[in-house]
Amino acid sequence: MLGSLLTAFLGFASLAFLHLLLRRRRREGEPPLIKGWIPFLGKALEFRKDSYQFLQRLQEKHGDVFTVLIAGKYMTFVMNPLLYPAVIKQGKQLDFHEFSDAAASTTFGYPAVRSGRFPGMSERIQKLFLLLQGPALNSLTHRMMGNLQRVVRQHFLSWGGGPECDWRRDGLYEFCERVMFEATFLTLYGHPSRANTETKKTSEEICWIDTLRENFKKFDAKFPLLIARVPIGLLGKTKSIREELIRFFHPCRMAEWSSPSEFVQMRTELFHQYDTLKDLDRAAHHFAMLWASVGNTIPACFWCVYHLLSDPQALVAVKKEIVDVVGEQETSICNDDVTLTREQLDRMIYLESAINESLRLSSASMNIRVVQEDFCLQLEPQCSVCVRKGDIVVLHPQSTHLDPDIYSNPQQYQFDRFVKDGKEKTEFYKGDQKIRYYRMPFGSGATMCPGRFFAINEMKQFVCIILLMCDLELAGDQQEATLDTSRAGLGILPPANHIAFRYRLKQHSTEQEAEALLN
Ligand code: HEM
Repeated sequence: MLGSLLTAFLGFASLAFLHLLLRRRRREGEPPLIKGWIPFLGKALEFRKDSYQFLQRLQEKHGDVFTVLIAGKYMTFVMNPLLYPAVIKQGKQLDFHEFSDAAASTTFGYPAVRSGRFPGMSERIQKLFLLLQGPALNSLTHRMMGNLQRVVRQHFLSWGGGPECDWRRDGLYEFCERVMFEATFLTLYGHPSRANTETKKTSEEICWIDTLRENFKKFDAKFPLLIARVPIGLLGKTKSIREELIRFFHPCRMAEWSSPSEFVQMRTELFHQYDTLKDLDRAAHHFAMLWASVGNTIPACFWCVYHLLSDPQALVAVKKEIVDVVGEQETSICNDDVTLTREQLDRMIYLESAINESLRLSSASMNIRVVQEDFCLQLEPQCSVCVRKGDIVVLHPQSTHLDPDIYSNPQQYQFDRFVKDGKEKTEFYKGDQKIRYYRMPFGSGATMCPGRFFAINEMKQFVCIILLMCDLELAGDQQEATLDTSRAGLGILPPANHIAFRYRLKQHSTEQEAEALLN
């Protein structure tokens, strides 16, 4: 007991000392530097607990731009969306990849792409992101549609075939996680053959996807600490779990997988062209992409469905839109696959608005940019702030998403907030000034999430499939879902509490359909 108190004291004392060492004199033109009574540790803990509230308080006290020394880094926060364009257009001096490359390589365990050992690789990786968009998205959408239906059907089968129209109970998050994890994996990486996906040879068949998902969840639980550069060796079994996840994507195994997406095929070919990458480094890149593709989409699907099920008016409107687009005759999807084209998905304006509204309420990502040289950032004609090389400039979209000047009743879910006159609403104002960046769950500028179109399509497809196939209800007598703010800064926040729901095959399914499904 005494020992741990002493360790805690020494730890705190050394952090406070480090903070004093790092503190620097303010120069002319630099934003106010926030100092506190317990400067380093106190601020870092407060920030981690609820960064939104913490930053709101600082904004009220110090204005729209201020600098905080967090975890040894000077971070300048720009809190007013009217100032965002001035930051976003400085893509060269305020760089995303210096931060993302360093953070991703330590988190996922591959050598930094921009370390000089892989000439041209960073640019070529960026180019391949185009295979998540444009014409390539048609094929991804088609594959995802088939996989979603297969996975949901399989899900019904896995219950052991009780009466087909019985209600089944589950956690809503767990349901979204199981379906989206598997369907997204199959869509991007293809089908691993059975022989090389069983982790151990046992008499019972081990379901590779369950093992992969369980390991992924354990790794993801430590993700905030890894991104904060806590050494993986201090995080219990995380290192061996990460090794197992990486080994899953070993090139020898992946060579056996059938029909990977063009995106994954081209990445595999690209990594092969670099001898300086070891096989396990290549595998770690594939694992990182798995995280990018499901880490945010799963919680986003949860919030979208949760809000729809909590709001009867929204549910009716969205269901009606889906049936109008898909066509009544095609809603019996237990037998045949429904095809939904990109063009049809684009017509679902209310569903898109409902998704965007869920993202507005649950997104807590920060846009982090590393300053490449000392310079003064011109924010407004009369206002510039000076920053130094190596500092970080941060945009905080959550403050915009919850700003009552932009969104009336910002904490309230309003499924049609982004619809006007039957079209997507794109005009939002702060006071009397129109704002360009009013919704930023996918980041900003040239480095905006390259998977955003795929992600929105996936979410639409997920909602369409489950609403067409199932009746769903939230369990009564439970607390409303709240956000788990401990992951603030990293993307879409998961729920903090368990949410129970029940579902069954749609009642209007004919007996033959149910039979076909279960046979
Ligand atoms: C709701 C789902 C998603 C959200 C909210 C989301 C959000 C983000 C954000 C905020 C960034 C950082 C951008 C910046 O700071 O400017 C990002 C980057 C990225 N996202 Fe997503 N994302 C989602 C889904 C996806 C999917 C489905 C994929 C791939 C299939 C993907 C692949 C990536 C990649 C590869 C990057 C790094 C880009 C780079 O290095 O330039 N994301 N995402």
